[in-house]
Amino acid sequence: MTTLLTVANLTYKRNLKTILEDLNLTLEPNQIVGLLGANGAGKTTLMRLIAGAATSYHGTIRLGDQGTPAERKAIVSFSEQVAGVNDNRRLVNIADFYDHVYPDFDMANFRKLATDLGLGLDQRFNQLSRGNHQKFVVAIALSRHAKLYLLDEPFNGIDSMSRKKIVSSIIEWKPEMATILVSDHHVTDIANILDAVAVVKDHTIVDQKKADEIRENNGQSIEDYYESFYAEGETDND
Ligand SMILES: Nc1ncnc2c1ncn2[C@@H]1O[C@H](COP(=O)(O)OP(=O)(O)OP(=O)(O)O)[C@@H](O)[C@H]1O
Repeated sequence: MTTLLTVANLTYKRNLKTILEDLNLTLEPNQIVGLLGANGAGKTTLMRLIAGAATSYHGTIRLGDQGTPAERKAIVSFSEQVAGVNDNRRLVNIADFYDHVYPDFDMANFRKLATDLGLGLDQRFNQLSRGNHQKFVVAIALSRHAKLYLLDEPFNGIDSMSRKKIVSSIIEWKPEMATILVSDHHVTDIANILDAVAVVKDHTIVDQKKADEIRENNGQSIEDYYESFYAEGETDND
């Protein structure tokens, strides 16, 4: 088995609080993987660490041959906040900024992707609806030619039509051999497109399985598999 990403024995603390503890995750190339967990479970923190946006951790994070946060930053496309809420630049100008910062940003792809998603390039960022905001974030992230894409809750608080459009873009725009890790609270939006699932709970990854394995060996839907880790009413949160 080829490995794209190895996270081993990862522990991360902030302000005396343990946010991630002894976490292990392995990703293969050419996969769409769901990172599932309740609010506050640590999904965003894990993505920030993988992307090189957060440092000072214990353990190993290795993407191909790249081990340092700066090296990973160059080849991981992370859908972190693309602009401040009050940013009134037009979308095309924000994309221009990304084009200058990231050598692997593809402006032509961005224009096609944004158009596919129904975004007007002259729209102003601070006037976007929530759904269009999420679409823009996904369009920016998928416009880089990266090895690993981290999409942090792209379906958060948006309507089903917008969700469907984002799911289609994920399928259509994933470069061959690249892997996309998508975080979500509930798996319904993306269950059909997942190759594998990793469940975050109690500051760590409690299980990671291939989607086929869940369906065939466990005889479960991915939704049931995920829900089995969270008893009714139980949440991680802070
Ligand atoms: N700088 C910080 N100092 C202390 N605690 C923090 C800090 N950043 C995050 N946390 C805590 O770490 C935990 C994990 O947060 P994180 O945002 O990674 O979770 P999440 O799974 O992405 O949640 P959500 O689904 O709500 O976005 C939370 O309890 C959060 O309060």
